[in-house]
Amino acid sequence: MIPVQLVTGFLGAGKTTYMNRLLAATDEKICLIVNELGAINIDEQLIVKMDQEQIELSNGCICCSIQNDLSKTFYQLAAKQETFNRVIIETTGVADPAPIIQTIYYDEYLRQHFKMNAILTVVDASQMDRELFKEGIHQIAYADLILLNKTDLVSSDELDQARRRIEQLNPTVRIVETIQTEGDYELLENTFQLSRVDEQKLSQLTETSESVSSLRAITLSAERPLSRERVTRYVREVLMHYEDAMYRMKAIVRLQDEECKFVIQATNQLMGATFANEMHEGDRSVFVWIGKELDQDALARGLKACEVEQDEAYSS
Ligand SMILES: Nc1nc2c(ncn2[C@@H]2O[C@H](COP(=O)(O)OP(=O)(O)OP(=O)(O)O)[C@@H](O)[C@H]2O)c(=O)[nH]1
Repeated sequence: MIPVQLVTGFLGAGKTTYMNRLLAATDEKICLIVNELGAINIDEQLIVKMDQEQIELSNGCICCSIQNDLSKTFYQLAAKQETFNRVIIETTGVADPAPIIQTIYYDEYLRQHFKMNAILTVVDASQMDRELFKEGIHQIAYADLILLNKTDLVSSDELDQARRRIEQLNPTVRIVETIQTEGDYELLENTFQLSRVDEQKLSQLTETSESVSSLRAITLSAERPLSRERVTRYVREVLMHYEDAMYRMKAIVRLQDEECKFVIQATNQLMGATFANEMHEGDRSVFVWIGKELDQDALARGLKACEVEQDEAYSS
């Protein structure tokens, strides 16, 4: 399966700067899909240029008016998949990541060929008030990795504040501070490719509930070991209940009778789980839910119900 990565970020945050650096720094064969809003001209060809490396989708935003064209483009790429190591989609600054992710996940054929791997969001540190508004807030909430860019334009206090504001909204996201999106590319690439939960960061979180605009990030923890069956059901039920209003969830779980941590991730309705590193004495389960109008008490009750009671543990 070909990994697909999404590069989002508000207008002028530094997406193109990042893409240029990335393309210059790698030998990989990358198919880049660029979505430019440009001047809207419905008579113009939607796909204005297609060769092995770059496809431009214009005439609208791929997250809304031309989502269908994105899907068609993936069908075309699937036909010649062996030519690419990965696909990167650079969105318009106003794109909402959800419909773009869904283009792949909700299409059975595309799901067999492509795997949404990670979402990188470039954030302009000097424009945090603007970033935390509408699409900017969604892009931060969905991100696996954030380049906190334009740090040359802010004081160290403003930078700390920007980090805090991002973490309120997405407590587990990995943040890399950059000027002209320049950073440790090996680190960026590894994070970007693996799309894995930052276990250490996740396990150190304390229970909180933060609201930023209409979004809420809730962190819950459980000391007792959890039942795998109940946890899986709990996560599925929550995702089904909130549908598109649940943006992201990440959890690191201490399961009953398992030596390794169980890691669960979801984006909208789509959930994946895997075993990770060994558990240590005193490790707890930590869940982070990010979405709209979340009911903290109900989420906490659901988690509590996954705990294995002491008498159950002895009898098993
Ligand atoms: N001062 C400063 N300027 C930067 C930095 N990173 C990028 N820029 C400048 O910001 C402007 C916008 O950068 P782009 O990479 O085009 O941003 P973008 O997100 O692709 O912009 P859109 O395509 O309009 O959404 C350019 O003039 C960059 O040179 C930075 O760290 N500091």
